Amino acid sequence: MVLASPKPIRNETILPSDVIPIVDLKGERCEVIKQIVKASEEYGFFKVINHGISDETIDKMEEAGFNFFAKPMSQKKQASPAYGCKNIGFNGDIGEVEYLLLNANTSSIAQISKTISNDDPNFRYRVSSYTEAVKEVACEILELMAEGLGVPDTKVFSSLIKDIESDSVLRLNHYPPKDKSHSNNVGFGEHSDPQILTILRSNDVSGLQISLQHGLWIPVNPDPSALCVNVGDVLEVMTNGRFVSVRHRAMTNSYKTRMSMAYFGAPPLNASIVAPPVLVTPHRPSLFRTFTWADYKKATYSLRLGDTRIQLFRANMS
Ligand SMILES: C=C1C[C@]23C[C@@]1(O)CC[C@H]2[C@@]12CC[C@H](O)[C@@](C)(C(=O)O1)[C@H]2[C@@H]3C(=O)O
Ligand SMILES: O=C(O)CCC(=O)C(=O)O
Ligand SMILES: [Fe+2]
Repeated sequence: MVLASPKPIRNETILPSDVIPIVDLKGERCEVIKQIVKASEEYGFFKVINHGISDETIDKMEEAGFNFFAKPMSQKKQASPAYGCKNIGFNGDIGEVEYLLLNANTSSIAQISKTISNDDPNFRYRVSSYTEAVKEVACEILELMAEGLGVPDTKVFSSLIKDIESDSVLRLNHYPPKDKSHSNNVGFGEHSDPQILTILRSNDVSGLQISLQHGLWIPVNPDPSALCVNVGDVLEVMTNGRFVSVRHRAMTNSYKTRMSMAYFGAPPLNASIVAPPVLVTPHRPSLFRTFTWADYKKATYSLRLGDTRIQLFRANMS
């Protein structure tokens, strides 16, 4: 069966997907660092393979997700506001998606497990194992990034998401198929992720697209054995604009259900978001003013999904 490629909306162009960098994390270290830095500067997006998370950890998490979304609506709604259907956030954004949005710390996972799985130890264990594993990968990548940028303290980014108070979240997005006659094939509309780094894994169904320029979309080929890495807004700020946060969206597939599992590595609420001194020079003065993650989160949640909230924190903005 030949799957139709996504339909361009209005004047949009869909480009071929083979430009997306794929980094082999088991490759030669200097080469890996170079590739990660280049991809983060040019795209704010790349895929990693040989990431070290076991198939079992991924498959069990995926199964827990599919089991949850297969429940009757009345049961899923008991998990609200962690569970949502079609609404994205609180400001009127909608999409052809249902989701489960969990705080990624262990006690919150235990707490929500009581509501959504009658405290099924399997559910709790699967979510914590996956979250811990994916956090490790995020930290490894952030340390390679810092090294590649010449930052002396290579843990400057990773320590924020390792912090016990880290505000990281895990989101499962479930996109039922929508046939092409359906007027809206947008599952999750265009946006950038506000946090530091997102690690996203999906099943073998296409849908994710990234945008480098307004109206030009690059589809990301699905690869269940790879992880997609998105530079988030906070990392753009903490690299003083060297890395760019990627704008992306997810389309529904005409035939198959898609499920993505996204880990958003975030700082603690009170952490100051500021670039390390080595990235701020007379030739490259600070592009952003100093703020806390709580400030950024507040701005994020007061705005629409597609808004470029990072602009509010530019150094020359009042
Ligand atoms: C419309 C919104 C949903 C969102 C919060 C926001 O006000 C703007 C950013 C959205 C986003 C995108 C990335 C993540 O999926 C998310 C959890 C996040 O941190 O920012 C969502 C927020 C959400 O769904 O609550
Ligand atoms: O489902 C996807 O591939 C994208 C989801 C996404 O961008 C998000 O959850 O922020
Ligand atoms: Fe996203």
